[in-house]
Amino acid sequence: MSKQADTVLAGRKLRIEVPGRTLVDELDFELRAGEFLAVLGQNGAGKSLTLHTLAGLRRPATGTIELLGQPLPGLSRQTIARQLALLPQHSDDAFPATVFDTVLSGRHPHVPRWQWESAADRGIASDCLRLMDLHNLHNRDIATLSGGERRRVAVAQVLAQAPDVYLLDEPSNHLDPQHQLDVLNVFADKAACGKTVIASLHDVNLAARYATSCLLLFGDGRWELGPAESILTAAVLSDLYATPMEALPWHDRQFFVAAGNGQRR
Ligand SMILES: Nc1ncnc2c1ncn2[C@@H]1O[C@H](COP(=O)(O)OP(=O)(O)OP(=O)(O)O)[C@@H](O)[C@H]1O
Repeated sequence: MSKQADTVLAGRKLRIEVPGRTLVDELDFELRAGEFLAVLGQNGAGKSLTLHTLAGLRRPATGTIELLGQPLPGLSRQTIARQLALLPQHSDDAFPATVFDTVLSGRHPHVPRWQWESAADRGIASDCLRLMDLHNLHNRDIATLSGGERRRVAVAQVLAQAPDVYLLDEPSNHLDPQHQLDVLNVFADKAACGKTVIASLHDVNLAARYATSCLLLFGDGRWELGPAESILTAAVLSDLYATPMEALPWHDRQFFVAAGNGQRR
């Protein structure tokens, strides 16, 4: 198989802008099956806009994106939704719905037009509920959930979509330590099974633990991309977050802490 065919998601010379500011300039990357890319950067560095751009929800100022070898703008929304899922940073609930129906809606890209979800679709949704420790909340109205429960419903919905590429905007938002590990373990398993995972994370230690590679966004157009074990250093992270970061030995790896007194550099 050619190198090109192995690439699941690629960005070429991508520039991501908002009025008056270039957030990401000339971004080039190729991601293959089995990779788990963490996107790191300060608040406002452009992590969410980068994920939305890769999902085709926003056009890059320049550059191209290819999903499974096809230019993204040439693909229908349904084709994209079968191959790529976006977990947004927040879930807006415009209408009342149960936990189960919300997770089941993740199957919509796979349901033929004018048909209802099949027994197989309902079984997949039930499995995803169980995976996210939500089986006891099956019939609950999503409006009554806690922040962490609602987050796990959103994760279960994305899992039910069963794409090749998962774009996750701060998947550990609202979650207690156990559920953070549960969620990241599930996506690490997805990567191990040949899916591709891209996750923006604020916890650099979760990135160090789970990511195979990291994309660092500096918010002024600059970016760095490389293997997690070599790119995550105290010096690079101090520059990225504009605050002193220190590395402490922890088991067989390093643990990073913000070591400053809160004053800006
Ligand atoms: N439509 C817009 N007009 C002007 N600026 C915008 C617009 N949309 C987003 N921005 C700005 O672009 C920057 C990047 O936003 P983005 O949501 O990608 O940041 P982020 O890295 O995900 O931040 P956080 O860690 O806070 O979630 C922010 O400074 C934001 O205010």
